[in-house]
Amino acid sequence: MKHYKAPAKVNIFLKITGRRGEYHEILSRFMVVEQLHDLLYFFPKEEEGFVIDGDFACTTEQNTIYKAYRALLEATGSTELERLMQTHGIAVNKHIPAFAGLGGGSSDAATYLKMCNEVLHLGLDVGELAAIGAKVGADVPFFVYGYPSANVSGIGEIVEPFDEVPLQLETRTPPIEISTPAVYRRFRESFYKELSAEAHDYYAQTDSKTLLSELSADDANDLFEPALSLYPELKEHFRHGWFFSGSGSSFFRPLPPA
Ligand SMILES: C[C@](O)(CO)[C@H](O)COP(=O)(O)OP(=O)(O)OC[C@H]1O[C@@H](n2ccc(N)nc2=O)[C@H](O)[C@@H]1O
Ligand SMILES: Nc1ncnc2c1ncn2[C@@H]1O[C@H](COP(=O)(O)OP(=O)(O)OP(=O)(O)O)[C@@H](O)[C@H]1O
Repeated sequence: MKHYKAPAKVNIFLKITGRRGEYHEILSRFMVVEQLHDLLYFFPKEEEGFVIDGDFACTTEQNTIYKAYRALLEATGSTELERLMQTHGIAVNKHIPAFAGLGGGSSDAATYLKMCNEVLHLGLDVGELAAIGAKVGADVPFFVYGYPSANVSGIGEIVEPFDEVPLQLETRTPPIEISTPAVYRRFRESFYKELSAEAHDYYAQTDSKTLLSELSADDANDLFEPALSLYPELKEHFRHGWFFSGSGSSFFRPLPPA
């Protein structure tokens, strides 16, 4: 069976621009980390029920792939989809660390949606798939569109390609499991600020290589300080010249040109 890559991402920068109920509106540059990816494929099975075969720290019902299945079924009512998942399981070779700020679960969910759309000829366009993915998680639309680099805004549902050669990136993931909701909550309680209109264009229009040469890790990611205040042990893992991805725990830096 065909294997599908679910790449990781980093947030070159992540700035808060407002609030939307319990969520926060953001302006963030997402960049794919091609060399770090999960591998997904369908496999025939006899056993009943929705089967996900992979190394996960959660139940099937909590898995973003299962949530993507439910959202796709609700959106299409496809009996072919139901039949596919009765006769086949989904295998995931996990390589993206979880709780790492690298979008592991979101990328798996997006890849699963694209696999079903292709295998079942559902005929959904990328915008329709991204809207279904947005129901699973804020990072899913970026992975559905598949741009190597993009400016992501709204709460993650607005994805605009950014025209640049993606950087070769090195990632490092300290063994600290970070709760994304907790970091956003701490930001809101103790570190709240909004990106100014004049700074908005600098971030949105400057290429990633230049931004990383001009910004500190704190300036680049509004969630870094709240994450440090919640998980002080992170500080031991920070090195000058590295940047913080998403809500963590991963750091990344651009590799020098070969
Ligand atoms: C930190 C990032 O990963 C950066 O890419 C995303 O903003 C979060 O994406 P995610 O992990 O897919 O987030 P979700 O699973 O959708 O939401 C987890 C929790 O994070 C908080 N959350 C998430 C996204 C957002 N724009 N504002 C938020 O406040 C909410 O408390 C939400 O309940
Ligand atoms: N397919 C999946 N892959 C990894 N984690 C998953 C998956 N489905 C559900 N989870 C659960 O989601 C949580 C971590 O999700 P994920 O790996 O996307 O977080 P993350 O690395 O912090 O990504 P993000 O960049 O979105 O913050 C854990 O509780 C994990 O058990």
